[in-house]
Amino acid sequence: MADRDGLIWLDGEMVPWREAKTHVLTHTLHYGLGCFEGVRAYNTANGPAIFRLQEHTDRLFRSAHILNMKMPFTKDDVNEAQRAAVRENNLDEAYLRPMVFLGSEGMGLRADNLKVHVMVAAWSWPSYMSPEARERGIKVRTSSYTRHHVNITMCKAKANGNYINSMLALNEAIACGCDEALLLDNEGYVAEGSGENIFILRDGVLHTPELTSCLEGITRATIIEFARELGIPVRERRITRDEIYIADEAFFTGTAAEVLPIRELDGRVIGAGKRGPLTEKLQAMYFDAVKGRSDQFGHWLTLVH
Ligand SMILES: Cc1[nH+]cc(COP(=O)(O)O)c(CN[C@@H](CCC(=O)O)C(=O)O)c1O
Repeated sequence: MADRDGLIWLDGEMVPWREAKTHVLTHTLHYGLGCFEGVRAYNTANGPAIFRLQEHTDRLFRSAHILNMKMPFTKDDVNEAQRAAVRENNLDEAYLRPMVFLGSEGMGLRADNLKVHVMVAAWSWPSYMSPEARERGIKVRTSSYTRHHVNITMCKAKANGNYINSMLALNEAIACGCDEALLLDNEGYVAEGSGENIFILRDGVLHTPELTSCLEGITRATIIEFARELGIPVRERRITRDEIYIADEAFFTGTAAEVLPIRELDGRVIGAGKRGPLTEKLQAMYFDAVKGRSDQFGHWLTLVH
């Protein structure tokens, strides 16, 4: 990722991609206390536009607040930085990575003179998984790793260090021939994927885990809005892994993953073993919204130019 042409927004300046570096004694590099966002820009008839930019920036600031990191820029600064990162790199579609991190002014857990840095990178990242996964669905395995207890780390913060748990779970799933991991909370209830929220459909009702050990996903909120539009009830509640086995449909949601059907969990085929009809409908609504084909949700798009 480091050796490419382009520009990265770092602490208020656009710097050449290869020069956007940090010292090896950067505090966040050692202790993982930092926060970030995953945001997408899509090409629309009016040019590239960022989907739900304000919601992502709001969450970035909430994450920083939870982690007691004093943001050195305003929300408008960070919104403009994200627009600039897409625009200055001449991208029509992009994945954006804003990140807030602590500098190298001190080391040790007691360091209290650390500078808060903010960066935004944008690059082309068309598909989180193989393109055919959108239709065929993916194979998922319940992880042997447990999702964070709500008082072990802060689950409402999209914190860098939280992703050790995600990567251990995902790598284990991949090593077992699956595409993604499903993490349970410390009481054994379904939490989320390594980088996604999860929904199941059963007898015409959508169910998704309540917001305890899972991230307050923006795509999750989008799907709940779509379901409301379709008149489909949504229940946010505790879900057990075997409820997914017997679901009619199941899918992950996330900025990177978008709306990703789950065809199998732990060797149990879910529904027809492929993308279900409601998943397909919600996926189509999602792509209409992100690509500016939906007047109703046009307010969720921020043009880059
Ligand atoms: C743990 C987790 N849970 C749920 C979500 C869905 O949140 P939202 O994007 O607001 O709908 C994400 C986003 N995962 C981001 C990082 C992925 C990565 O590989 O890095 C993303 O989707 O951009 C998570 O990381």
